[in-house]
Amino acid sequence: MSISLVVLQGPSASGKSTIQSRLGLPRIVTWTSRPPREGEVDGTDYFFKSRSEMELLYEREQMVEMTEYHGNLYGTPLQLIEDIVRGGLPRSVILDKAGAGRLRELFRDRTLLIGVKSDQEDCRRRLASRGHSPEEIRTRLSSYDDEIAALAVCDLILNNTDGNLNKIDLLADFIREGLRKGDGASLRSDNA
Ligand SMILES: Nc1nc2c(ncn2[C@@H]2O[C@H](COP(=O)(O)OP(=O)(O)O)[C@@H](O)[C@H]2O)c(=O)[nH]1
Ligand SMILES: Nc1ncnc2c1ncn2[C@@H]1O[C@H](COP(=O)(O)OP(=O)(O)O)[C@@H](O)[C@H]1O
Repeated sequence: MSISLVVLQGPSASGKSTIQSRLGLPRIVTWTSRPPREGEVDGTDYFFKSRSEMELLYEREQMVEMTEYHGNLYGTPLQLIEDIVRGGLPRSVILDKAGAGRLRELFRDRTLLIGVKSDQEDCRRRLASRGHSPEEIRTRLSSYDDEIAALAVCDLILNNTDGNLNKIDLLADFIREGLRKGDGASLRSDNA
């Protein structure tokens, strides 16, 4: 069975978006009720929606999954995964552990679940340079231990400490090659 969906999961600022762009697969852009950060573009980073729009879609059973993460809603509209159901190129998506679990339930062995891990201090520094307030940094890091523990179910864990991006690029090539051959499901490794 070939891989249709690559899910990236990990704590805030562990490097999920960085690795997603280095993987170079078509991305699924999910919905969120959180306000855009400086430089984020609607439709590229997320579809930025109101809470009520998201809740309405959920009530209409048009959301595959929806989760609340530190006070904001995040969700995957059904429509966005229709291409996966139809087949075609594998796609990547960034989800928290609840969303990752749900999509894995749906797509089973067609899912490659990649955990992204970084030292807490690296995450803290990156959050600060991304301009988050000390309170926001504290909130986001309050779930760090749980999010690291949740990576235990992943097929593969990438250790994205500062200065490790050259190794990440090598591993991204390796993963892409595996997906191309259609045997991504057999990739099991940890570069920690
Ligand atoms: N379940 C679910 N989680 C999502 C979705 N989109 C993003 N997330 C997760 O929401 C969390 C917060 O994302 P974000 O506010 O962009 O913060 P970041 O992780 O610091 O970049 C991350 O753990 C994402 O993986 C989604 O559609 N569904
Ligand atoms: N290996 C790394 N070394 C140095 N900086 C990194 C590394 N990985 C990510 N970053 C930086 O850390 C910040 C958070 O990364 P990002 O990919 O947005 O994390 P996430 O999507 O998990 O929140 C970004 O500014 C990014 O450029």
